[in-house]
Amino acid sequence: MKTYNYSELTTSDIQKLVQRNVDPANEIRTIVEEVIANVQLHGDSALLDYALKFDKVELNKLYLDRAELEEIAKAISADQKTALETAYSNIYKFHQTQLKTEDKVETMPGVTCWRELRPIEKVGLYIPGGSAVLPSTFLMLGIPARIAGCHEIVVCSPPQKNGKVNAFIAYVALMLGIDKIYLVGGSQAIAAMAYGTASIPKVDKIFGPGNQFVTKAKTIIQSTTTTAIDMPAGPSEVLVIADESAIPAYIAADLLAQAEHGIDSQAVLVCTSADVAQKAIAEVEKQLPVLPRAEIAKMAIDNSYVVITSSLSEAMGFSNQYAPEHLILATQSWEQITGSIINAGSVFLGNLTPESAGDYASGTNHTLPTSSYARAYSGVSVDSFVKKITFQHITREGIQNIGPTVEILAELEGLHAHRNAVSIRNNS
Ligand SMILES: NC(=O)c1ccc[n+]([C@@H]2O[C@H](COP(=O)([O-])OP(=O)(O)OC[C@H]3O[C@@H](n4cnc5c(N)ncnc54)[C@H](O)[C@@H]3O)[C@@H](O)[C@H]2O)c1
Ligand SMILES: N[C@H](CO)Cc1c[nH]c[nH+]1
Ligand SMILES: [Zn+2]
Repeated sequence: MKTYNYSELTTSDIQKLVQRNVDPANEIRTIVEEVIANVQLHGDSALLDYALKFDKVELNKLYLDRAELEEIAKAISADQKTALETAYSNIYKFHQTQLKTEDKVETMPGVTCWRELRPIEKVGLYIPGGSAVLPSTFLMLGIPARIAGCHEIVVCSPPQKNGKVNAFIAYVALMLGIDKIYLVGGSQAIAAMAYGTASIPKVDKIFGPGNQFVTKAKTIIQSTTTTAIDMPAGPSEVLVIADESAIPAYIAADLLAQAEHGIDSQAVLVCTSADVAQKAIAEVEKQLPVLPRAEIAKMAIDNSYVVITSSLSEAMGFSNQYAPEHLILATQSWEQITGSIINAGSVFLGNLTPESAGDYASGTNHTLPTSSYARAYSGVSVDSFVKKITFQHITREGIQNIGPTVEILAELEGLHAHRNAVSIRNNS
């Protein structure tokens, strides 16, 4: 991992370091636009062609039904079921508290305003399944969708080599009460859920992480259709802030945990101690070769780096510019610096809080903004699956109280019909 000294970096060096996955030559965009156009034009038959081209599977139908999911799920062991159920329970507990009723507010006597939640009716969940199959992502999307009360939940995931989904995905579908999974991956899945095909319904909002093709498709369809998206949640990333109190072997384990996701993942260490940083790099070299996904992790680590800073506050300044999907504070002093976090998707505090806990089972959601979108987006939550509709009610006293204000403001904007809608009530 290349090491930089923060004090020697210019503003433009820092800009370059914090930038990522920008598809400068529009290569990904060109591929994805063609896929979207084909799905729009040829619907299901394009989806079958892409399954053959990208997933190397010849499908005779595009979905698995409940009976098929039940059959596939039989392969799970008791331990695996218990682990999925524990994760389900923790994620459910954490997300359930997000469904809150808001108070009504009387802004002036007789004028009452409030908001009520309504679920988004049709949602589409994308469950990645290219280089690794992620049943945990299915839990992270399906649980808040169920808590929110969404009426129709459409699920797409790439077919595996046997033309099915794996047993864990099937089991999670049954846990969530989902009866159908469409065997469609990549940008073609996003296009199908955004435009609709003969088999796959068009949805109101698409959720879920994915590789660069998936993420690019989501950002494109967001501007070309009426389907919304949760956020750009692309290749995984982690930034670890560490000081002398950090444990190098833990730092290395956390960096590698995100690096093994994909060759385009990024793992950054920002450390106040050159000695700890050196030991962490040595640990990465020690731990990496024994990983089954060592080749992938190595490429991601080669695309990662270390920054040495003179203080935790300088480290936090860098992190806020990077806006990481995951921020780990590997320091015993974490309580002193959490207040200065401005941009991050999800934060892991102290030496005993591995990011993997949040990936699977602590309760928080692992679908998070990447590529610096944490500057403006939050991760998935129950809020992502609802609309908040405003309501108001005005009494006779209220219309008299608010009337003059509305009349003057309407007048100053030259909108006389607006003024009249109030005056007519007060003058009758
Ligand atoms: N940000 C988050 O919250 C979060 C959470 C989990 C995973 N992730 C990320 O999700 C990603 C999952 O990626 P993945 O690839 O394993 O699975 P994926 O399901 O996102 O993508 C696989 C699909 O990509 C398509 N594809 C592959 N090569 C293509 C090509 N050359 N042209 C067009 N389409 C092509 C295929 O249709 C394939 O089915 C990883 O980068 C991981 O880091 C992010
Ligand atoms: N770290 C990923 C989010 O970037 C989520 C995940 C799923 N499985 C393991 N990890
Ligand atoms: Zn992960």
